Parts: sequence; structure tokens; C-alpha cells
Amino acid sequence: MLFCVRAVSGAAQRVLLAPVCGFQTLAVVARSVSFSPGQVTSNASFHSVSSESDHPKVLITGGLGQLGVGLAKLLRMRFGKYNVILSDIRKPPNHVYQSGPFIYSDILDYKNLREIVVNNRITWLIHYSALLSAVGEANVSLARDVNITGLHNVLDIAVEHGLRLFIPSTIGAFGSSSPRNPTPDLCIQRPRTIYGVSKVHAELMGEYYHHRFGLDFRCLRYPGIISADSQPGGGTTDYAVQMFHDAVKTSTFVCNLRPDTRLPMMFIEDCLRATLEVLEAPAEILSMRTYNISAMSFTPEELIREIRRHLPDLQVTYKIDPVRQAIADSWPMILDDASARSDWGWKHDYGLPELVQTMLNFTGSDSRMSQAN
Ligand SMILES: NC(=O)C1=CN([C@@H]2O[C@H](COP(=O)(O)OP(=O)(O)OC[C@H]3O[C@@H](n4cnc5c(N)ncnc54)[C@H](O)[C@@H]3O)[C@@H](O)[C@H]2O)C=CC1
Ligand SMILES: CC(=O)[C@H](N)C(=O)O
Repeated sequence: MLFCVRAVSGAAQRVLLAPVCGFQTLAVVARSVSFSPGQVTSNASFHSVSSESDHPKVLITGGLGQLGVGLAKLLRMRFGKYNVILSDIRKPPNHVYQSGPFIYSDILDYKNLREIVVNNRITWLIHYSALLSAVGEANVSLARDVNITGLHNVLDIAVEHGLRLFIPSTIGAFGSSSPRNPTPDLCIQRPRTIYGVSKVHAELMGEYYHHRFGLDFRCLRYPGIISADSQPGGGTTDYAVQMFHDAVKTSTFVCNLRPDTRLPMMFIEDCLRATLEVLEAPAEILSMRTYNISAMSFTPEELIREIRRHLPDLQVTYKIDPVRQAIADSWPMILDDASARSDWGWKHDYGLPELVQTMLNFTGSDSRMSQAN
């Protein structure tokens, strides 16, 4: 059984904590029991005595959303199952709980987050917790707390403990006064959503901490991400994911964006690989700390046309959501990612035809399985 020891405040109180559920959950508060530094060291080093010891120890915040579980899977293949800890404030489904270490972490609880970083000797922090564009507009004060106050906690802990910190930004960090076709890495950024404002803040704070305190901050501006086995968390680009599921299940789809709304999009596999690549890139080749990455751009009508090549019966109607439409109209149509391509060799694998084929294979086989059950 694995334990690590936390000194809470002075020697009087010690807490024995199993670091993550994947190792077995056990918390014992031992008041007035003292442990020698040797015990602390041996318990802590016990974690690292394994063939996985040379790898980074990774913590993913907000890991139960659309992207975190897939990223954990990729990083565990690379660094070993026990070197990657997923965390969130939600209860993990069985398959996630059983697939590797998971721990509760609310990024608004600074001390708890710090304790997790210390007890598990985290070296890389991947900060995925956020409220996305549409849910952010529906709850501005919560979005401000999670996306800005939570970010400050993460930045401070990363600096204190010398972590490599990855924070994704988004096409939503641009606004209607940014050039939209294409949108370069460096241009005017005046978004009008709390999501966009908080992501510009994250980009600037991360870069400032890099220059001021030497924080190893890395950031990619993701396009809208399309995934088959995880649901999006309340964004403007979610329509595209939903279209695949509805096309396969009911052959009908109600689209909440206008047919000609062009947005940058990316298949999840490309997004997660890009994340790993920029995390592993030697610092010397990074001429910037925040990069656009791009794969394809399409409109709802172009996506429908491509899906109809496989599912000709798909019927689509439009019920425009004015909030999402206004957001989409202010976002880039095409992201210019030339710097990512030249600095660290970014290259996408999936264009629109490959995306549609792959998504229909996944969602089609899922739906056939659930019908058979
Ligand atoms: N999915 C996409 O299309 C894109 C995502 N991104 C960024 O990638 C990151 C991950 O995105 P998704 O997985 O799609 O987001 P999501 O909305 O699916 O998941 C976010 C997670 O954060 C968690 N969370 C909320 N409050 C929290 C708190 N106080 N403490 C800890 N966790 C908390 C939620 O429980 C949720 O599981 C986000 O930062 C997002 O801005 C950027 C561009 C595109
Ligand atoms: C592009 C994003 O950041 C996200 N999917 C959203 O639509 O809010």
C-alpha cells in the first residue's frame, strides 16, 4: 500500500494520505504523532522507485471533460499509468476510475491543489479546468472564479514548485476586431466573452510568469475539438460533435448556428498529439509560449455535405441560438499556425474527409452496440 506524508503546519500534525484512488483511497489523520524526515523521504521516494521513475509526474485538472480522459490515456501510454493523475470535482465513471489514478481536486482550493502537487511529486501540470464559451456566458461569475481565480492558483503553485505548466487557450481568445481569415498568432485580441477574456488573461499571465519567474509555461490555442467518445462541455463549436451523433442515431439534426458559419476545427487525436508534442519540445526551439494550431475549417453546410456522402438521408433544420451565433461570428474563420509548424514541427493528420469517416466509424459502431444491448 502506498502512503505519502503531508506536514500540515509544523510537526504536531501529520496526515497520511493515499495520493490517489488508483493506488487505494485511505486517509488517516494522525494528530500528535511524529515522523522522522527519513520516513517522509522513504515514503516519498517509494513512489519513484519504479521503471516509470524517469518520466514526468503529470497532474491533469478538469480531467473529466471532453479532452482530459483522452489526454490521460495518451500520456499514460507514454509515461506509465501511475505517472499521470486525472483530477476533477466530478465523480469519475467506472471505466475512468479503473483506468488509472484519479483524485478529487477543486482548483479553487489552493491548499488542496498544492498538497496534491507536493504529495505526488508532480512535475507537469496540465490545466484543463474551465467553463467554456456558452456556459461561461450563462454563468459569468462562476466562469470568472474558475477561469481566472483558479488560474491564479495554478500559476502560483506551478511557480512555487518549478512545474512545467500547459494551459490550453482557444480560438475564443480572439474577437471581432481580430483579423479572421486568417488569424495570426500575434494580433489584436479583444474578445467579448468571459471565456475569451479569461483565456487572454491566461496567455498573458503565463507569458509574464515565464519572463519574470522562469515558469516553463506552454500554451496552444485549440480550435473547436471533435471527439466521438467524450461529450463537449458547453461550447459554441459543440454543434459539430452533436451532428455526428444525431446523424447516426436519428438521421435528423437541429443546427444552432447559421449554415455559413465557418470555424476552425480539429479531431481530438490531433489536438492531444499536439499537446504532447509541445510539452516535450526542447525549450530552445520554442520562439513563443503561445501558439495557434490548426487542422481544418468548415461551415455546418460543408459538414452536412460531407456526412451525407456516407449518410444520404440526413435531414437538417436550423434553429439559431443568438448567443452562440454572436460568439461564432466574432471568432476566427481560419487560424494561421505557421509558427507551430516551423518551430516544433506541428502537422495535422485529419482533414474534413478523414474526420467524417473516423467519427462515423466510432459513433456508428457505438450506436450499433447500444442497439444490440
Ligand atoms: N473542447 C474544445 O473544443 C476546446 C477546449 N479548450 C480548452 O481545453 C480545456 C479542456 O476542455 P474540455 O475538456 O472541452 O472542457 P470541459 O468543459 O469538457 O471540461 C472542463 C472540466 O473542468 C471541470 N471543472 C469545472 N470547475 C472546476 C473546478 N472548480 N475545479 C476543478 N475542475 C473544474 C469540469 O468538471 C469539467 O470536467 C479547457 O481549458 C478549454 O478551454 C480550448 C479550445 C477548444
Ligand atoms: C473553441 C472552444 O474553445 C470551445 N469548444 C467553445 O466552443 O467554447
